[in-house]
Amino acid sequence: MDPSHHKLSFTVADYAIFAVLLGASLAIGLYHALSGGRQRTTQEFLLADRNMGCLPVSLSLIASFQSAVAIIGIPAEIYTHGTQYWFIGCGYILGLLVPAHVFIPVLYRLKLSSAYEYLELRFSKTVRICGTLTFIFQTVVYMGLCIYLPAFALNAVTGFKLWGTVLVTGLVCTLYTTLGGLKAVIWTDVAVIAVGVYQTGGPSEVWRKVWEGGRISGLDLNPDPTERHTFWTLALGGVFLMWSLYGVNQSQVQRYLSSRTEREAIRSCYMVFPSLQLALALSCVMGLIMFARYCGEDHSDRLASNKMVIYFVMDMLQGLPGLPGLFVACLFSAALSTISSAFNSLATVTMEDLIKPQFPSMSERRATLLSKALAAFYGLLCLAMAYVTHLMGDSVLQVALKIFGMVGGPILGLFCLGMFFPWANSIGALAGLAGGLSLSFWVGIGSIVTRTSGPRTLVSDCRSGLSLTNATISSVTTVALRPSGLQRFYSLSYMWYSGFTCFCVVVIGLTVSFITGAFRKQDVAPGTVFPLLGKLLFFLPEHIKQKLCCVTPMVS
Ligand SMILES: O=C(O)CCCC[C@@H]1SC[C@@H]2NC(=O)N[C@@H]21
Ligand code: NA
Repeated sequence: MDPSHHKLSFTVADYAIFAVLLGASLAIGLYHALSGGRQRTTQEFLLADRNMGCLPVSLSLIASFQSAVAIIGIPAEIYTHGTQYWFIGCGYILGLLVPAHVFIPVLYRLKLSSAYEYLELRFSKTVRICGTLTFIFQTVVYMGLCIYLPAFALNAVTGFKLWGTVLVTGLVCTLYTTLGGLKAVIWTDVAVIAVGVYQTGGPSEVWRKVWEGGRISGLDLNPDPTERHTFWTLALGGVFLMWSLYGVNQSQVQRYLSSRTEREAIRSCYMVFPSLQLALALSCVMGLIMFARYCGEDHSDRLASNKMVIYFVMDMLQGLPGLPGLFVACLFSAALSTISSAFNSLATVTMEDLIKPQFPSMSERRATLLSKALAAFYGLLCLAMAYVTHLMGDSVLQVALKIFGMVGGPILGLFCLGMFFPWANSIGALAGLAGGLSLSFWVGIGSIVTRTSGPRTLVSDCRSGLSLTNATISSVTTVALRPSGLQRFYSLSYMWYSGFTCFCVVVIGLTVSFITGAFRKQDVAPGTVFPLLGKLLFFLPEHIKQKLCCVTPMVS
């Protein structure tokens, strides 16, 4: 097949659709931004005056962490490693139940303006500032990734200069908010799946190829935490990842706090579940179709992990002018909704957690001006991070998950330490956070430097025998080279970073708290502790529970 046949390029219809969609959402955003002037108080502007219903809250919860990373990264993951990643869906059950019934009740009843205000109530202002700075670092890096990816995609299909597109994307992002994420996944995946199955010769042909290609992964119950993707690293490790994102991440907490009532907030958390499962399923099926379509053919140049999905979509939709433009526009709106919600939370925490406590007498007008200046500053910082993440090389999904694990895990640990362990004090919290962050950076950077976590990719041809034996051969060699000691530490699966660092923060935090004189029960601010023991021992009569757990009851 001559390469020109596969030239990826937009038709006039594609450019038109892309421009119209992007222009429309830009207009919507500008309208909101300009009319937003009426919303005087930060309470009104940032928390929608605490009057949101569960439907808009749940939609914006999904839009926050469903960006181009999932749309481009998940199919590439399935193409390269098989459907093991799909098991992360099992983590969504506990991953959303605990935020709904543990984190939301505690945080909602305290009527906070930011998630990190909790840390000052429970511990001290210093802990709050450290938590906020950690969150800012995580969000800026993640946003760099989200800005870079759609620009990279557009560059691949239009030849636009990459960094010019990144700049434009960054500028457009700071202007508006749209619901991306879910819409993007559903729209493009369904269209592409339909064409892909048709072109591969029907569902049975697709199934035969993916089955023989070894892409249907069985239930891998290997307990080894250095195995990159197993049922345990994804379903259990994924639970901690979900807690760090949907339980204590500022973007999501801000949405819970904007809900009309606590029940609405809990209901919105439940409503996220089916959408996340649908998005995950569509992306995984798309990865399988892509494998069935291309396995055996030589596309090595184009199947670099970040390009293959764009290439596949353009290839499948080439016969339908306008749809490729729609796909890239959806990619952008998926990314922009994530980026703008991250921007929004950055502005909130900077104002509420860093600036207002230092300058309590600042006028609302000055504060609004300052938050606009901050948005520009963060915009530039994210563009710089876009370049850094470009250098990280790994598949984008893996980079995003590593960032959430390395930085989100310690923050999750800080909140767990505060909510579940009344004895923890501020020194313990600070020591825990510092210890957790240094451990996660040690293992994270160690794994990049020693490249042990480089995953074994199944060979990409369709013949079952060969690929399976190759996989078997490589697993034999890996066993032979079983890493030991520090090498084993570096090869910890990145899906365990959240759980591992959260556990370390709690252990270090409690140890230091006991050494420096643990809090007595009555020292703890009311409503900042979740009566974990009380809830787990629900079957005991009240007076025994009181004596045993003697935990201050939550604010009713
Ligand atoms: O930014 C993205 O598009 C995805 C990055 C990973 C976010 C996590 S993974 C588990 C959960 N499921 C999602 O779709 N998003 C979050
Ligand atoms: Na999004």
